[in-house]
Amino acid sequence: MRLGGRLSAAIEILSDIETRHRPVAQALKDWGTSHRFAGSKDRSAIGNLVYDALRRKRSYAHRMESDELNAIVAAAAIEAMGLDPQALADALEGDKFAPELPDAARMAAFLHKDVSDAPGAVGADIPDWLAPKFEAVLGENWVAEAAALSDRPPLDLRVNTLKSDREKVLEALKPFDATACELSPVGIRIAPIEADGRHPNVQIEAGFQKGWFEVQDEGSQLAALLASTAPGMQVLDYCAGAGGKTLALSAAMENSGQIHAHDSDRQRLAPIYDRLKRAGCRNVQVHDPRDDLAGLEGAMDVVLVDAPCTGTGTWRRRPDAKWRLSEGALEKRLAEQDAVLDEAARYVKPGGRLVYVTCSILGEENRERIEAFLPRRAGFGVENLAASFETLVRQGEGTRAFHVPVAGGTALMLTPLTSGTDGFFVSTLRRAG
Ligand SMILES: C[S@@+](CC[C@H](N)C(=O)[O-])C[C@H]1O[C@@H](n2cnc3c(N)ncnc32)[C@H](O)[C@@H]1O
Repeated sequence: MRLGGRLSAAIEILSDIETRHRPVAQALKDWGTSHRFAGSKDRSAIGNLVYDALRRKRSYAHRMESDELNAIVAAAAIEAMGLDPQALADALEGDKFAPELPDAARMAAFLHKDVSDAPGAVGADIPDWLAPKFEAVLGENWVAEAAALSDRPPLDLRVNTLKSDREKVLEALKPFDATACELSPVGIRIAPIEADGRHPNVQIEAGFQKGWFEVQDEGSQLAALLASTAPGMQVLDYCAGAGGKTLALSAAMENSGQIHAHDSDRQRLAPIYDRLKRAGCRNVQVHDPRDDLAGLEGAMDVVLVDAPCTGTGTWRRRPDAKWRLSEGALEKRLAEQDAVLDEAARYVKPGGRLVYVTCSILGEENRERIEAFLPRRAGFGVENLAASFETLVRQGEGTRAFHVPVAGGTALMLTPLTSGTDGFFVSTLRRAG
């Protein structure tokens, strides 16, 4: 396909997402199925245009002075794909598959226009209703913090220390310029994709098949690390889902003690069995949602609640979600978070810890849920996680996480701009002994 065809395809897919409210991954997949002639390079170029357009559609519209999809896609081609406006106009000349784009003068003006004269939500590339919430939680740098949620993300991997070590995996992934993560001691990073490139499919690598590493954002790795599980402990992963954190906990516990993996949704839990096998985890017992967990009540050293949430911290990877999020959906998540905290708390033994994690940065889903939980359930106190972060994770200079005061303790919030990770919130609560 020539450039014109790729741009037209991106516009068609974005229109499909907008009019039929379809998730981006599904819309791209369906387009690929009905356009089998498109090669893998075409698909990755089109995918990048679609994702970049979704990430920055408000600021692009402002700078292009048009919110038409063809203007947004032209902006993505110029900025994210690094195409010069004149070269773009020339490349489309005489291409019958090319869409009609803004004229060359408009596209050239786009490059020199910024968002300094626009409302904060435009520069932040978020819906208006979320702006006050972002400002409340991120402070005076909130626009830059939010805008970093629209950057292209890196591909992060977690080394499975049950089967390998970081040096060995780095060596195996040398062709992809993999480097050690700055914060996670078991993290490896492959830089964000450039222009119309794509990330390697690391899951076909021999190392992945042998269970040496998993795909997991560095923030998610840190959340599991901050749970401070140790060999020999009894742990309940109450919202285990496909097991991303379960696997990390199992490695941190060196396959000793016991992890009970539970989720209310059998379908979400299903992939965990294969993943555990590949990773060589032998200390995990997976519980069917119908299983009675009464025997675990008051007996767990650590209960991890990786709560269902809006996922605002993962918008770099799922940019369509930010435009779909509604106040109603947020309210629903808050109710689920309260319910899941209440259910999970009863498994914590006296002196044990309840670890609350979300991949959201909204105060309502984070600090406010803990503050609402404490009066409902006497005997829990918020720990100082900032201190654990410094001892478990940080050895370098500078602030790499937000310290969030919560009821006399400190929780942590990670963001792409401050921490270089997806957005995460972690708070640990100790039950009185
Ligand atoms: C953020 S996801 C978990 C991701 C997983 N821990 C990982 O690291 O891959 C949240 C999970 O909570 C589950 N969930 C929602 N409500 C629940 C409840 N009341 N009890 C248990 N699990 C619940 C959802 O099915 C979903 O799998």
